[in-house]
Amino acid sequence: METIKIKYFSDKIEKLTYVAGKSDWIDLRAAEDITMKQGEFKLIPLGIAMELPKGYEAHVIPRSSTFKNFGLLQTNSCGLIDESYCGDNDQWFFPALAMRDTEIHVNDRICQFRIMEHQPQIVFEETEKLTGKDRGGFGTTGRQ
Ligand SMILES: O=c1ccn([C@H]2C[C@H](O)[C@@H](COP(=O)(O)OP(=O)(O)OP(=O)(O)O)O2)c(=O)[nH]1
Repeated sequence: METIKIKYFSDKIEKLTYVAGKSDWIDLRAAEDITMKQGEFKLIPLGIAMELPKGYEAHVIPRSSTFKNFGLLQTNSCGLIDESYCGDNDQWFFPALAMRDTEIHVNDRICQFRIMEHQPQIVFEETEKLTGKDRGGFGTTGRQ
């Protein structure tokens, strides 16, 4: 079990809950009413900031239903929240591109996150030749 310090920037959104058993990703909510025109980009405030546990980062992705419900694409495909993004004003945002005219209401669940341990430290060791077996290059295993 991990404890995470969380600050809410709005009292109009429900508090975060970890739902055991279904999916361990945690839903996040829009902290404001947002209107977007087709083709428009906005950073949607998620109304929270956190001090992540030491050695962890958070990954934010859309919910499966986000495009169907809101016509939104996440412009960075996956949001990375660094462990160092832990200050009192470090609110989380969802960078959104509207594919149609759309309205997002405060408290709508628009994305989800989980925490992940940092990868190990890496040193790159240059070589002229790799000893693994060639797979044939990008996209060579065919379609079916
Ligand atoms: O979808 C996202 C992605 C990032 N962030 C926050 C947390 C992250 O720690 C910070 C900076 O993100 P990142 O380092 O990936 O962005 P950058 O474009 O490299 O900006 P910076 O100059 O802040 O490093 O912005 C979000 O709120 N939502």
